[in-house]
Order: sequence, then structure tokens, then C-alpha cells
Amino acid sequence: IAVLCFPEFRLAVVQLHVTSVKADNLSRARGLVKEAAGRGSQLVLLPECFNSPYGTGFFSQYAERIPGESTQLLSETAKENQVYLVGGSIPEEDGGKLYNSCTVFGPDGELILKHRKIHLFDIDVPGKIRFQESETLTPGDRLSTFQTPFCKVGVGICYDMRFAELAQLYSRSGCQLLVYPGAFNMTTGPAHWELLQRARALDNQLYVATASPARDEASSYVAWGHSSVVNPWGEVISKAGPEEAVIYADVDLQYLADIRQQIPVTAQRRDDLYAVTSLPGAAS
Ligand SMILES: NC(=O)CCC(=O)C(=O)O
Repeated sequence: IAVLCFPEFRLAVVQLHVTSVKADNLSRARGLVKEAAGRGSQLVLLPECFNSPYGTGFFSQYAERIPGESTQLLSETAKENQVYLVGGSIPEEDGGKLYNSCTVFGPDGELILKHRKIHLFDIDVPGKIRFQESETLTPGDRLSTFQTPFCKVGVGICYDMRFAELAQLYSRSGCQLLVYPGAFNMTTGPAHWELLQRARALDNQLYVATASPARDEASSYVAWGHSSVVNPWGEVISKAGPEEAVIYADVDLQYLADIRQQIPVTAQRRDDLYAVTSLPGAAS
């Protein structure tokens, strides 16, 4: 069956102000997705941990099974707005383990995929930040892509963005857009957030969209903000500040094809000399 592909579509990124009240977070997310759809968006991205505070001390308290309250809301929101909804991430409980999980819903409200964060955010920058997701979370064990009428999309969560191999595997599988719900902080955000997404976009000559929670100086984990969309030339074409916002970008797949023709690195890899491969069972 031929998959109809459209050369351009509108993407929205919701930079949500997240509080400790899950019901409020869900309600705000629903309203902003509606706003985004009202402005012609066909794919909408929410931030990492959009339904609850981001922190190892909170994951267990706010964790849900999937399906559950938050993913039911996401399904309804996708359907009522007829959008592809990349539901940021939520703390998931399954079999007594906790995961940082992103669910994606189609315009019919059906669950398309669940991506569990593959690379857990374990860092220690002396005097700046120490964070150890692995103290409470279990990593995912598979790559996640989905097809839309516009293009194929690869999914990662925040720290996953640091791993060029993941982005390359998504690109080699045919993805033209990578989405990363994230929550960088006030140390690594100014240093690496934009650089990493521009690098992934340029490495693979595709679009990259990132969604951060809005910055809240009063929270225990202060998010950097600056949700963005980067084009295949490596340019930031849309960017939020630190505050709550919805940003938009028109993803132009003809432009992507033109870039790949002008600088054909995507076709010039020396597969006879090196390779980046995923192991059996790793791709969903
Ligand atoms: N939530 C995360 O994975 C944060 C990743 C991050 O801040 C980084 O520097 O990487």
C-alpha cells in the first residue's frame, strides 16, 4: 500500500509550565495542544515529564501504568484535535519497575508507540549538578520510530539526544524528523542543549524538535527551557525563551531533499569501511 507523503507540515512544540499538581498539568497541556491545533499544527510535541515534577524523588509518587490517567488524556487530546501527539514523557510503572516513557498517539487517538528512555540521565558535574536517574529508573531496550503521512519520525528522550548513534540509526531507517522531549538544566542547558540538537540535525540532514518544560526557578530541578526546532542545514528555525510558550515550525521536506542533494553526506557514508548498527530486537 503506497503511503501518501505530503512535502510540508506544521509542527508545534509546547513548552509547558509544569507544577506539582498533575491535574493542572494535564489540563494545561490539553489546552495548549488545542491552541496549537487551532493554528494548523498536525504534529505536537510535549516536554519530558510534562505531568509532574522532574526528579528522582518524584518518579515513584507520580508514576502511572500505561494506559492510565495521563495517557488517556493524551489519547483524547490527540483525537479531539486530530493531531499526531508526541506525549512528552511521564514516569511509568510496570512490573514493579519505573521508566521514563514517551507515548505517541495518532489523530484517531490510538496509541502508536511507547518509547522508554534508553540512556538514563546519570551525570555528576562537581559543584554544579549531580543527577542519577538510574537510582530509580530502568532504561528502555528498544529504538522507536513511527510513520506519518508527512514523514517517518524517530523518538528519543532528553539524554538520548547525546548519542549520535541513535540519531544516525533513525536517519538510516528513513526518519526525516527526530523529536526529543527533554529537560536540560541550568548547567548543561546553556552549554549543550542547542549544540546537540543542531549537531543531530546536521549529522543526519533532518529536522530536530525539542520540548522543554518552562523554566521555574522555584522547582528543585530548574529546566533550561528554549524548546526549539532545527532544520537540516543546522539552523534554529524556531525557539522559545524560558517561559511557557507554544512554538511553531513548517517542516519542508523538499528543502530537506535539496540539502541532501547539495551536500550528499547522507549518501556518501563509507559503509564498506564502518557501520553503526542496532542489535536484533532493538528496533520496534
Ligand atoms: N532529563 C535529561 O535527560 C537531562 C539531560 C541533560 O540535561 C543533559 O545534559 O544531557
